[in-house]
Amino acid sequence: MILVVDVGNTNIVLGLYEGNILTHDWRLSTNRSSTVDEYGVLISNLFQFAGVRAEQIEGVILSCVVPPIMSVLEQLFVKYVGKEALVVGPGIKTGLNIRYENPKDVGADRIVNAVAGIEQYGTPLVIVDFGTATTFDYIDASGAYLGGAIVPGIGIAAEALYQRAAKLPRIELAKPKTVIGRNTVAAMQAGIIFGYAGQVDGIVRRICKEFGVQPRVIATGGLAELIAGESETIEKVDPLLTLEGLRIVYERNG
Ligand SMILES: Nc1ncnc2c1ncn2[C@@H]1O[C@H](COP(=O)(O)OP(=O)(O)O)[C@@H](O)[C@H]1O
Ligand SMILES: CC(C)(COP(=O)(O)O)[C@@H](O)C(=O)NCCC(=O)O
Ligand SMILES: [K+]
Repeated sequence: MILVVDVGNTNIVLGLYEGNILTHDWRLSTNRSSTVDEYGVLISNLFQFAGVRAEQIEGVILSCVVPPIMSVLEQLFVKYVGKEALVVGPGIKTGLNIRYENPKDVGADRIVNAVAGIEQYGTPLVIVDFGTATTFDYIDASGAYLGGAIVPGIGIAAEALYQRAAKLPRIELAKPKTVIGRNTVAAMQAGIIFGYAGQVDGIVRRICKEFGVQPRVIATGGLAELIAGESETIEKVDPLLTLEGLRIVYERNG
């Protein structure tokens, strides 16, 4: 059994794989001030609740886009799982041909998404990950990772309106009935939800035009489901893409 862990700016997602079957998955808040032992108590409880003993875990793989908590997490797995985590980054085999100017600059989450996406959906491929930031990744027909686009995430956008405009409230991120909002909350929801769906379609269509391709378009991330229904270009939501990518990269380094 292996433990896969993706650390985003908002959530830490953990999964246990038995072979290529995901048997458990959990989501914790990413808390920059939590200690090794605070995270340790959380994961020990999760394992206990699932009837899993730390000794059953043969290996751990970690992708992390929050450098300040990297060392806490590395210590966490040594202390509470008894295993040194394989960290997705320079020096590990991903099998991905990364054409970013500096390959080490690409977020580890984007790399593992691309690895899983290529395996499961083929190429050419666009992956949209709705996390703290929304990322677009383009993988060409040859399987090369060419780069993509990064935009403020949906939560960040909604929060910015609330923080910076005195009369705008904090809203629930939910789909309104119509694009014409007749109250403040409905107007903000229309702008954010339909605006993001349009943004996705706009970026995807631009990729298609610039490269002369008809890629598959797969979405993942905490808020993917909300936007996918309104987008004309997202063909599928795959909430497990990042965890699958971690499992595949782990195997490639076995
Ligand atoms: N299962 C879920 N259902 C609904 N919203 C979620 C879920 N998971 C995460 N979110 C929300 O989606 C946003 C991004 O989450 P996530 O994809 O985990 O981001 P990150 O990878 O940056 O940590 C957050 O605002 C979070 O509250
Ligand atoms: C773009 C991101 C902030 C997305 O992270 P997330 O929203 O999942 O927390 C992360 O992938 C990152 O920090 N990337 C490094 C910059 C880059 O990929 O070019
Ligand atoms: K992510």
